Amino acid sequence: EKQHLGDVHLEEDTDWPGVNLKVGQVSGLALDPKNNLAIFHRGDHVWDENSFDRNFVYQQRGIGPIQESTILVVDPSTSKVLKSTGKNLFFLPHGLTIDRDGNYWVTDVALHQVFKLGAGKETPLLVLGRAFQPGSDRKHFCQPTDVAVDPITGNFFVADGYCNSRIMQFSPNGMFIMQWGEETSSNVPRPGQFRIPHSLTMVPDQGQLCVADRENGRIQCFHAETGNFVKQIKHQEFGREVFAVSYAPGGVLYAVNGKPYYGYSAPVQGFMLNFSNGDILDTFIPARKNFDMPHDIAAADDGTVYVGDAHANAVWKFSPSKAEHRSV
Ligand SMILES: O=C(N[C@@H](O)C(=O)O)c1ccccc1
Repeated sequence: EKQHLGDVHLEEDTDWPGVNLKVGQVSGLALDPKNNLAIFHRGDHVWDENSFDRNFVYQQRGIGPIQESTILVVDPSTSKVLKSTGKNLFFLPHGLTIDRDGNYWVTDVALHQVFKLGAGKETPLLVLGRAFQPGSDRKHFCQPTDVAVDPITGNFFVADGYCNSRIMQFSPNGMFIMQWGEETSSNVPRPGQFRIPHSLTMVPDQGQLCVADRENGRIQCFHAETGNFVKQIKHQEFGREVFAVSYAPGGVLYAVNGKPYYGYSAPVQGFMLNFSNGDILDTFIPARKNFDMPHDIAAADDGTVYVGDAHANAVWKFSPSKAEHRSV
């Protein structure tokens, strides 16, 4: 019978060699239209406490862009590298999104810029923001974290960012349309307030855009076209931080949280959530290695889920398995 949502359990696919791929800090994952896995990583660059000054200006400009390929496209079954691009373009990769036409949308927190890269084209189709110049007007971002593309309108959304607290909407050719969001003003965050909007996912069948509101440890969902708040999903099990969200057709919203902070007990793990009522359907952790800073999550239509880690420098593949029924 059709597996209704409650039956599914995710387990690491321990046959997948991708967990041993030689990558730097993994910041972004996305699935392309052929269901290949794209990995956005930082090569030999790292984001640590010396990377930025107190005005969010990147301090390592002198070392130049990452010279190795920062975007790897790998086979979903064998993890064989099918394509590698993104050399000499980026300083601190962050978000990666692939739209239904196969264009890559990436953010770089050192450049404070958003790029649209055409499949197979080296020069970007779109560049938004001013290189190395943080800001909060319509032409600047401050450490932008992610992009989501509305498959129906072609409009795209930018989560801006570590040092801003807004979601910006642009037309398909990059014209600013509108923005919403404000910084969290108290320890009781209100709807539409953010403390690092860190990851975006479209929920196209509902016309919604969901945001990993990282330091508020919650997921907020909005009507994509209006920016109106629809709902939030928050659980004790999230602990203090939610790093990333990913929605795949079928009603399941996937998420990863952060490592427990002092005083918090919730372990670092992946979550399968029932999108419509917010319930936790399942949690999952790797069988090989451990989550350290799971930074992005990408869900495929067939229920396969990938998690990339910016401190373990690893990518795991998780596959649905029928939860064995207790014999009664
Ligand atoms: O959160 C941080 N980084 C991650 O999000 C990331 O690496 O994208 C960070 C925070 C403080 C200092 C240095 C790094």
